[in-house]
Amino acid sequence: MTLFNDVALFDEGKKRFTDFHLPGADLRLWEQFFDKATADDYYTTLRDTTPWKQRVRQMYDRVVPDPRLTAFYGGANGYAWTELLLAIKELVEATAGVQFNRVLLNYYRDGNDSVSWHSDTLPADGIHHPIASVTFGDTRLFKVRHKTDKQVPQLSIPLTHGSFLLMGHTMQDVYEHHVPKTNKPVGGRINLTFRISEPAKPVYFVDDIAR
Ligand SMILES: O=C(O)CCC(=O)C(=O)O
Ligand SMILES: [Fe+2]
Repeated sequence: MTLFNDVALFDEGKKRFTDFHLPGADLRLWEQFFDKATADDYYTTLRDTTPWKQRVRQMYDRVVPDPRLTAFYGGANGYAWTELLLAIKELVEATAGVQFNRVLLNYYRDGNDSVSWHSDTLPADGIHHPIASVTFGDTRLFKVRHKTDKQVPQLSIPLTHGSFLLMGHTMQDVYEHHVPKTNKPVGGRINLTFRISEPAKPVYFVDDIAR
């Protein structure tokens, strides 16, 4: 398969580690956390077997579809965990040193799909926890900006096929992130964010009406 050759830009098979040393938050990246053959396989399986939906949000008097497809697993109202998602979860947990109980999947079908500036919602237990972000597919930029201190430079992190980005527990309080649209001819990209919440409580999405 000739998919996602960005990983060939650096040594095939070597995990590359970056600590971004952000003021006030922990942000660490492992590239090639999954080797290319495994990442190719996981991308195809997730793309073809996930019950993707395009959810919609109420914005004032308009109903706006999300510019990407999503699926949510675990907890009180997510889909039941699959073997593959549990296997990925175990691997990121071993590195993160914490246990996750939900995962949100995003499928960016092409460069027109995106997610706008936001920080991830406060979990139902009211406490922020680390979030593990895993990417399969074409590289897209993950932008990060400080919420209040404009002196902190904005980051633009290319999240490559098979990469694992770990956001520490203060990240959502202090920073926002976004995946912009691109005019470059990119293919699909799947991102998984493993999260922690109080399992008995459902997570309410503003877009739940699409489910
Ligand atoms: O696709 C990504 O890398 C980020 C997704 C994201 O920010 C989210 O689902 O909250
Ligand atoms: Fe997010």
